[in-house]
Amino acid sequence: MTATMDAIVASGLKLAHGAQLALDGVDFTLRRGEIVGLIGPNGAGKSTLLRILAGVLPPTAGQVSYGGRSPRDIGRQQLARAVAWLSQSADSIGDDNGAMRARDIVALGRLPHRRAFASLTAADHAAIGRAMDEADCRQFSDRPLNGLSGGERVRVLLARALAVEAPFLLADEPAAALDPLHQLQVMRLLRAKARAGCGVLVTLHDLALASRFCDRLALLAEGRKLADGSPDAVLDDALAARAFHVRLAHASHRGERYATPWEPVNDRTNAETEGGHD
Ligand SMILES: Nc1ncnc2c1ncn2[C@@H]1O[C@H](COP(=O)(O)OP(=O)(O)OP(=O)(O)O)[C@@H](O)[C@H]1O
Repeated sequence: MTATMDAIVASGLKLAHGAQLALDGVDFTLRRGEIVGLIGPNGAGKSTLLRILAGVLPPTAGQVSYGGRSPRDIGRQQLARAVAWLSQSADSIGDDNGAMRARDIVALGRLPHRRAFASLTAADHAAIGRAMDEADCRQFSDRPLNGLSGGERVRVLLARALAVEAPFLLADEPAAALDPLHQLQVMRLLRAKARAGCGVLVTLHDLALASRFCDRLALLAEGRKLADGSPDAVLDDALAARAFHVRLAHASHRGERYATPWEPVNDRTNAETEGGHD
């Protein structure tokens, strides 16, 4: 059934926390085969949007459809098979699960494929092994999650999301706690997943990773979508100043373009560097 699920389409999403709107009328589409970077300042609504698309947070208003079907039509288990979600916080697994071995955490990614109380099949074991290799965390198999470093834990939780082998993967800041090598490995892996037909949505604060690895960027600020398009179009000077209050430096290396924050928009002390980098 998920093979026909070509896109997640959200329209008019609102999410209210009391009087405050975390999302205020957001339309968004994620298609299979693309990697989209969700960017925006702290509190913009990125995690909120991911949670709604993952089906773990119902919107206050608006709809999400999966291949044209509502979450109610699809059902909880099929939705969990179709959309894998990597939460921003390792705390989301709860204190009890923190004592579980890394391999058992990754095995949780196979739950949507299993009948209640059924044991893991050979296919489940193969998917778990593949996911742990892809996230480079097989070496932590027998260690409890709460005995791993922050970055190591993220790799285990990424493996849990990969083990679902879902047609859509939503990853909330998977690179934030990682060292440079693992940042590159994770971004290359996510791009490879997209090239293999997965729809990948990834929130990122690192604009260099976002601009280099994503096909498209969606920029949120104060619960609204300010822009949605190619990295070059979204990371333009006016939008970066409006959303992030920074000026960007744009560069390219070996034919790949990227942008990086350079200075606050009101920082006069670095005025001489403006436009001097490329
Ligand atoms: N449980 C909650 N109760 C009240 N407000 C909340 C709650 N969760 C989130 N918010 C608010 O909703 C807004 C959006 O939060 P969200 O976590 O989606 O932002 P974000 O873009 O992911 O931020 P960051 O980059 O800091 O992770 C913020 O203003 C936040 O303070």
